[in-house]
Amino acid sequence: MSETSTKQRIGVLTSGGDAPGMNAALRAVVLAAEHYGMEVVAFKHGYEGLLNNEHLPLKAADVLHVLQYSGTIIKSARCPRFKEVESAQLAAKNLTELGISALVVIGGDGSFRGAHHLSQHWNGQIIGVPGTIDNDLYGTDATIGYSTAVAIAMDALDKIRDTADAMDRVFIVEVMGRHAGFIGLKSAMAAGAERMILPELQKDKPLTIAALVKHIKRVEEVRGAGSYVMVLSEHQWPGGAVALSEQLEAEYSMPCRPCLLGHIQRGGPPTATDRVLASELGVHAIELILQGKTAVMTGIKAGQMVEVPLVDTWTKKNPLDANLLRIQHEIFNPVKKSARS
Ligand SMILES: Nc1ncnc2c1ncn2[C@@H]1O[C@H](COP(=O)(O)OP(=O)(O)O)[C@@H](O)[C@H]1O
Ligand SMILES: O=P(O)(O)OC[C@H]1O[C@](O)(COP(=O)(O)O)[C@@H](O)[C@@H]1O
Repeated sequence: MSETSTKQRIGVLTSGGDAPGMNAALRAVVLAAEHYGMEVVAFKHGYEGLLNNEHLPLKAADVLHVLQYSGTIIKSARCPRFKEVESAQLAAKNLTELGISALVVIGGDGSFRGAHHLSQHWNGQIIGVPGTIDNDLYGTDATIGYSTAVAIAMDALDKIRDTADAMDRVFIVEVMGRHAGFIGLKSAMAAGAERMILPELQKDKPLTIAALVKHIKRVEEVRGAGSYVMVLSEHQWPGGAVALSEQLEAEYSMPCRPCLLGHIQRGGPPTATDRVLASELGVHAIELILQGKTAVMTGIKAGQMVEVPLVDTWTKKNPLDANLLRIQHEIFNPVKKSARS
């Protein structure tokens, strides 16, 4: 990295949980920056790299063929100490000394809180790019990684269905999402799950074993013996899918098996949807910098690139898709009576 370069210098980092497509976003940021005559400095391990001055130049040749890999070539991390004022001040000092005028943060809501925190101590532009499998950021219809996580969960649910059907078993498949049910809802619909337990639904009607057993038995009455596959969002039952299936077996003698998908949902080749979304958002981030924008996240709404104030991304909430919920509950629910009878 030449200290005498006259090109505008952009910083980039990936922060929080890695998400499939983050590499595609990095690639887009670098290619767009070069296209517009800028150079890119990448900080390794998220905000840790900003504090430790752990950085490297990122050029087109470094990112050309990374689209097909999940993870992130510049590493990610959770960095609790970044919440301290001294950390933001140190990051600001390091950015200034490196001559960086704008920073692209690829991550989730925590990473954007971090970006906002930094903006209180640094004058440069900050642009967020939504990278999280959870899809829990306000202002964008999709986040990078969400499509892949749903596809992986759907694939697992399809496989579980084979064995569940063969042995007439109940399966509880636990999916990620932190405190949001987007992965749970979409994968449940895509795989035809009989039931889904999502954080947003739990608020009004928390799951009880009695209600679950009643539903399982009613489905059996309606359809005859067969499989029953339930999608359980993480953190929605004490002890998760394992404890819940043990309780069903012990207390109700129901053959039941748990399956925890865990971090499998963050690996493997990103879907085309995620690669293209990441590419569009990464380029948009650089174009927002050129327009002089700051403290915004780039997002997608109805197929169009949009910009959202960073603070809105975590202070406001996108609801679950009401039509998908209606269809799951009223039309695909095996024990609902016909609307016309
Ligand atoms: N309130 C905050 N102030 C400053 N930095 C924060 C704040 N919240 C999160 N961060 C930083 O962002 C990082 C990533 O946040 P985290 O919630 O772990 O992941 P994600 O960005 O995927 O939601 C944290 O480890 C921390 O460094
Ligand atoms: O990888 P970790 O640190 O165990 O965290 C697991 C969490 O990360 C996620 O996979 C992604 O969350 P973030 O994008 O907010 O980091 C969540 O779905 C899950 O709850």
